[in-house]
Amino acid sequence: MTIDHETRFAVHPDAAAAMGTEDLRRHFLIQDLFQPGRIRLTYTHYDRMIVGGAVPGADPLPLETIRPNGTARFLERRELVVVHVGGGAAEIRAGEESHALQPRDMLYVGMGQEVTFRSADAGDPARLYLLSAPAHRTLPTRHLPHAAAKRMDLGARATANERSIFQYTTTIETCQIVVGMTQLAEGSVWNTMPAHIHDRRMEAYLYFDLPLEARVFHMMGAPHETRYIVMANEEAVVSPPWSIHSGCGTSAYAFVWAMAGDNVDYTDMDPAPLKDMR
Ligand SMILES: O=C[C@H](O)[C@@H](O)CC(=O)C(=O)O
Ligand SMILES: [Zn+2]
Repeated sequence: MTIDHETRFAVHPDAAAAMGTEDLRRHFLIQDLFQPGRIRLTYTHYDRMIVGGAVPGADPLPLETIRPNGTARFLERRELVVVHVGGGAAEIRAGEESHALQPRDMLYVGMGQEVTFRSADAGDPARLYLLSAPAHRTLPTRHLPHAAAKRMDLGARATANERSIFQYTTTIETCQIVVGMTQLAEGSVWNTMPAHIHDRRMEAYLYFDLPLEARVFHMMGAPHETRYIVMANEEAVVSPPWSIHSGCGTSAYAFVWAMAGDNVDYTDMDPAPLKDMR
């Protein structure tokens, strides 16, 4: 087996408010996603979103089913999103098709497909970020080159939050997953502040392209009861539906954000005004 997996259960906001640093990290932080020659998955009980990483080396990595899915094939009742976050090009086989992914490209794979990951050059393996949620119908598998994403520039240098949001699922239809990435401009360090929540959708962040020594202080918690988790490059964090999700880095960075839940409306957010935050 080339797949490792672990389970994360859903946490009540009152329980999270009572947690110290180690408990917060154990429940919400996901480390070591990218291990050479392996697929590493975290099965969460937040909308049953699976968050993971694949790093194919000399041998192709098939996405075989895991026990928590309870199905004979991994995507039997699920959809998959793959985002290339580093290393050389990847070749991803989905059913009869093969897709070449460059860094920051996204591949959507519809329910029912068999998937195998390969690196174009085993000497420069691709690091592939994986997201999978339950699906209710098969939608076409689609490759979205990064340049084809819908771009939104927002924030300002004066508030250290100048950034570009790239939406990946505006032209690509999905059942549940809403995904994209955000790039901070040089000198800007804050994402998603003022913050928001969206009870109908969970969210996961993967911070990447962060210098080795740098850290992101990732804010979480109910707006009136915030906490933070100190995160390094290529670590992910789960945001429960009741939690804000925002971060401040010691330098600029990028992150992949992804949601699953009751709707696929990116704009459906409830603001968490700063004056109410504690
Ligand atoms: O629900 C949407 C998400 O939290 C992110 O898209 C926010 C984000 O990337 C940003 O403001 O920088
Ligand atoms: Zn959000």
